[in-house]
Amino acid sequence: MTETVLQLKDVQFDWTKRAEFSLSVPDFAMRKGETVLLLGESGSGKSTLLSLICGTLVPQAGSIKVADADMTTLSASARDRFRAERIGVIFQQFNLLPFGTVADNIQLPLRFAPERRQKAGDVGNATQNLLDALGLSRSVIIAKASTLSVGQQQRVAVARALIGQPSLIIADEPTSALDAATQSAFLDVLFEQVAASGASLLMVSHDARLADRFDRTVTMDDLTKPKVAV
Ligand SMILES: Nc1ncnc2c1ncn2[C@@H]1O[C@H](COP(=O)(O)OP(=O)(O)OP(=O)(O)O)[C@@H](O)[C@H]1O
Repeated sequence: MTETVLQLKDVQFDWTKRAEFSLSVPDFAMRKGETVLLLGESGSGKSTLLSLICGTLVPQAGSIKVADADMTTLSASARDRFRAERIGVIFQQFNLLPFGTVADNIQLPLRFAPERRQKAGDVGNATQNLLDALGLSRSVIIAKASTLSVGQQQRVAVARALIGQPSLIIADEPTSALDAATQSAFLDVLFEQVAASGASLLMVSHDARLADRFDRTVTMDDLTKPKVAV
């Protein structure tokens, strides 16, 4: 049987003070190891949807299952712990701690996730293996994040999302600030590492040309279409 990593059912979300925007997702699922590109117009709710999946927002109705847990039934602190254990997040601006070293940044999620820490095994080795796999020199491990080039920061952000093999990697427009060549190199590394770890990848972009790299492309229009009764 195919393992489902993410399952949204009848999700309904409104920003309470913004009646003009509401998000409704009848049914969306991702399989283990699947890579999905999420496209949509600016303001269509892509980031809102990712925040719901990560559990930093909670819907007014519906269920959001990540691996074996329904995020909507967990307390706020249980959601935070669950996110740290099971989800690797890559932000648009990478969000590295500028005064932390590369090692501090890569190992950050493990501080809040004992099971993920255990999965990572020897944390020093896991960090070095990721640096090697991502083509970063080992000497960079003690550098402060603020001294890194943008290309190096991207790779550290990928390593931070992948350490300890979370089931789901969420990436919110991680290539929007990059030129075409850098973008392509970044995606090569990201896909290689996601495949090696067996994770599923949900990536938001404005760029439909990236579709060929993914198993499947969905648009916000598709996702929010009401179910047709049969
Ligand atoms: N913190 C917030 N409080 C209230 N409304 C918000 C908040 N964040 C986003 N919104 C509104 O929710 C709607 C969807 O925004 P969202 O950022 O999810 O769209 P998006 O598809 O990710 O857009 P973009 O591609 O421009 O990043 C917009 O109308 C936006 O103004």
